[in-house]
Amino acid sequence: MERRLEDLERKILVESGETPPLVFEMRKKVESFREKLESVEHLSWLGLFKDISSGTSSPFWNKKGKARKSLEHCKLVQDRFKKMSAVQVTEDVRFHLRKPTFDNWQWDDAEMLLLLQQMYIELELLTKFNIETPVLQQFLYEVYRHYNQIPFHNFNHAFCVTQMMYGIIWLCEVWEKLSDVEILVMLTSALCHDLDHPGYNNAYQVNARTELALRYNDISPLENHHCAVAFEILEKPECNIFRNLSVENFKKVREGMIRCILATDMARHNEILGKFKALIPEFDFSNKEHREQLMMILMKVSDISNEARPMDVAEPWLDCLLKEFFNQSDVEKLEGLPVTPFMDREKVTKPSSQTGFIQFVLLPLFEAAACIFPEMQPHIIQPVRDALQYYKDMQVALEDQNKKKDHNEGERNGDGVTSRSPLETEVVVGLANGHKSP
Ligand SMILES: Nc1nc2c(ncn2[C@@H]2O[C@@H]3COP(=O)(O)O[C@H]3[C@H]2O)c(=O)[nH]1
Ligand SMILES: [Zn+2]
Repeated sequence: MERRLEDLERKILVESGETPPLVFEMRKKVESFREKLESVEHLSWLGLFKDISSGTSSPFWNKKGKARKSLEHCKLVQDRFKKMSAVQVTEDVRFHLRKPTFDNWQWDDAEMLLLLQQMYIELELLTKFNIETPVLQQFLYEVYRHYNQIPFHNFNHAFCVTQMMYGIIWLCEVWEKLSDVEILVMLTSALCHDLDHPGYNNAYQVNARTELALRYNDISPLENHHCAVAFEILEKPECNIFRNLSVENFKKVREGMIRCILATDMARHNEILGKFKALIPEFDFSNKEHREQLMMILMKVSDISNEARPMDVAEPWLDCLLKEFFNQSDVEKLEGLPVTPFMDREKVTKPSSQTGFIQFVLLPLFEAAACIFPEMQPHIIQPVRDALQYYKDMQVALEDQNKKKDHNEGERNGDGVTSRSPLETEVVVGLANGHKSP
């Protein structure tokens, strides 16, 4: 419509030498119609927003722009981080930072950057690898800038994964078993492992045939992208925390980070866990391949460790995850793509999402890791078992509630035929806010 109007305008201009007022009026109307369309993008089941989005047809790039942080916001965070960075982190904070119970929700972005800096300092990575403080700060800031504003896979998640890795390193005194380079690899991989995540998972990338899926031939497109972005950041000398490493160490770090970040693709979960479990009976810390498998397992543990945290820290994370999941399944429905079942808001509740995940994914993985590091049992595995019980209780309460609702409605209808409301989540949320088993 806009293009036709432009053609018409040009024609009139050529013929009469000036644009008549009628054309201006029509242009205004088109503008206002376009604004209306853009404000109802979520109604794209009408087939509207595909028409108005210009440029590439890839949904990945179309949506990606919207999740980016503004430069203004980033600069503010950077300024605050710079101002704070001279400040000594207190002994009390340093103590808590080493624990898996650490509460990320108490800290803002600039403070988290400072805490990340503290982790590198306390593991003595600055001295061991000759990392200059301004370079570390610029690297951390660039990492921050390259996480998007999305509900779950954001900078806060990267912070938590890094902090859990840091917590495990302290809890299990990992430096006794793994080398300094390996510790540098694990901490930095944790920090970079979801860089520039668009908020839509690999299944979506492949089904929607996004730029990423095309670029990486459907093979772990997201994880390949996260890793590539990490090394793009490291290409800039002012951000390159590895710039003083020997060629040999840099090669080790790069290989290690690629291995660790690619291991976070859950499509490879059974493959990676299976290989690791086979090694457990004869696990040997002096064997390089064994250590590599262990590093991949620790990355995976850290990545999906929210339920190992205290309930009031863990539960808001589940809300964030479901928000991102539901957004993806909504978009899949709008775009006519296969809907990922565990992301469907019509089918998933908080307990249904967690009970299976904890029993079949988290506990087997965590218990395998604890065969090598038994210190994990009380501090990381027990909280996950408690969380499982909590969500099982929630499930029972939900079912009771539904039975009562069915019964009441049956009585009201007098025919026993009931219609079930999908708003189970309300009960779940009510229960969850109490943070107690019913
Ligand atoms: N149901 C559930 N899934 C999780 C939880 N934590 C992580 N995941 C999933 O595990 C995946 C790990 O890789 P991704 O970051 O791609 O996406 C993550 C989620 O799909 C959780 O607490 N509950
Ligand atoms: Zn992650």
